[in-house]
Amino acid sequence: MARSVKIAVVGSGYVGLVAAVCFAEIGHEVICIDNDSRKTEALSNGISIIHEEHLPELLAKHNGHKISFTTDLAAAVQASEVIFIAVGTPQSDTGHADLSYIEAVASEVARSINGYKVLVEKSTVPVYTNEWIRRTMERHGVEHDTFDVVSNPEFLREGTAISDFLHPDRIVVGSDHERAAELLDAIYAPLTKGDYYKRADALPGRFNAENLPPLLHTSTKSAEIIKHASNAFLALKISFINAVANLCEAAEADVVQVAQGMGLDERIGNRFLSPGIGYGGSCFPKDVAAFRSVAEQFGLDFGLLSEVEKINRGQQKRFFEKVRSALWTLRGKKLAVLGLSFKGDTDDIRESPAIDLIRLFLAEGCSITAYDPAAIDRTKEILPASDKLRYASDAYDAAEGADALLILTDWKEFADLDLDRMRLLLQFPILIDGRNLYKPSKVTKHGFSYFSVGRSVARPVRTPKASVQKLQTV
Ligand SMILES: NC(=O)C1=CN([C@@H]2O[C@H](COP(=O)(O)OP(=O)(O)OC[C@H]3O[C@@H](n4cnc5c(N)ncnc54)[C@H](O)[C@@H]3O)[C@@H](O)[C@H]2O)C=CC1
Ligand SMILES: O=C(O)[C@H]1O[C@H](OP(=O)(O)OP(=O)(O)OC[C@H]2O[C@@H](n3ccc(=O)[nH]c3=O)[C@H](O)[C@@H]2O)[C@H](O)[C@@H](O)[C@@H]1O
Repeated sequence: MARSVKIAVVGSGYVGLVAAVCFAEIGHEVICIDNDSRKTEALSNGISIIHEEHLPELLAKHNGHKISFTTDLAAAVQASEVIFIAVGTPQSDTGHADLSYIEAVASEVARSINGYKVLVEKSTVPVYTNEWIRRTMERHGVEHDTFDVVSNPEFLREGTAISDFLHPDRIVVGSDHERAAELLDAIYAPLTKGDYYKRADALPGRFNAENLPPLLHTSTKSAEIIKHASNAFLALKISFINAVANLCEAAEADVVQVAQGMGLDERIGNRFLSPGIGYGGSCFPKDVAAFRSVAEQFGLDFGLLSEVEKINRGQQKRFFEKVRSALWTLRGKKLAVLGLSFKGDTDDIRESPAIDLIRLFLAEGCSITAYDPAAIDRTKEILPASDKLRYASDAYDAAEGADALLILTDWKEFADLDLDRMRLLLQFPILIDGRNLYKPSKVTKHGFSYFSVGRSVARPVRTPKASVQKLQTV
């Protein structure tokens, strides 16, 4: 029988909150700490502060029993055996990761420590961060044998975070000390030994009592690099297919067919081969920059990553020009925008390409009516409504009287629009899809001109006048 471990999770953002709730779900006692009391109060009252599938149910199930929320880090540290650090590691002005939040937590832990503790890097951090945490602890007078630092990077995606956490492709435990590694093994045992999947209330997914997720033991430094290298590789895959998409447009080929043909090769795989308006979010942009910066610190030029970034920036610009070429001029045009979040199924707008594009269109003199199923409130905080920017109540409300309909985020509901209704609402039947959510033949059947990514412009089939006459005379 797996044992229950007393866990503190510092940071109740996307990763901290999901990790905390999932640790409670697999049987541990969790205290989740945040220095933002608005978050801890909301969470204590059972309010799920982010849009994430399964989170409200799990929060309701464990709140006040297996999980509690507080701003008191010292008390939480003293009550716990393992402290997961899940605070932000944003990009600094020069590209490298800003580790000041991590340092602040390490210092606070050092001041409160009352026995052997394992500090776990859950945040994404550059290689050698474990060493800096160790030095910070020792600088504060903590004896080296009263703590260990472990790297346990998180690979969840927003939108499927709970399911990713409970059915992980892999769990990586980077530790240079057996005692610490054993504690981490105990924490993940319900998953790696399968007890969790045997439970009737387990979240269904790819693993079950017979088929279990792998746990990989590595050195601490290797684990730190695994996380950066994984995100950089995924970003590279996206930039690669975006570059191929641009070639397909020029050569009048179809990138969806090309990606399908490439992805059937198991060595390549079919995931993360969707071209679009460039990757965004709080992680890929900053992690690619941070990884490049890590290489620089070691005197290495990881120029490949600069190309990944360059292609990504170019992809947004291309989409902007695509809209311009579809509408001839932009000043005074009314655009209906579907999607604000950086991808579907989340309310996260950090580094969202949709928001960047809206800013570009507004600067060009367009007026915009935007709709998103979850991200409008967050967007209003940085882009308040104005005479040029209105937030709509649904996709059809956004489309009313617009010169063109733009899809910027891959929400499922945007792939299933009533195109006949849309056509009647829009001023002109023009659909410019930055996420390739439709088959061109389907859209044109409904009378739309369809602009997408990596595929030729598709126009509605019109019966030429001459053939109409011919038909009438037959
Ligand atoms: N968002 C994601 O999908 C993923 C993020 N990561 C990594 O996890 C880390 C956290 O990311 P997010 O959860 O998105 O960040 P976030 O910004 O949503 O959350 C961080 C939280 O930490 C709190 N915090 C900051 N300093 C604190 C302190 N001294 N004491 C207590 N709380 C403090 C903040 O108030 C905030 O609520 C980053 O390193 C990120 O790269 C890793 C995998 C997935
Ligand atoms: O470190 C992190 O924070 C996380 O970063 C990403 O997860 P996430 O940012 O939630 O979202 P993704 O699904 O990876 O999408 C990132 C961006 O790439 C774009 N994307 C994704 C896939 C694709 O084929 N094409 C594409 O343009 C998305 O639209 C989005 O803007 C990784 O997928 C996670 O494994 C990782 O844990």
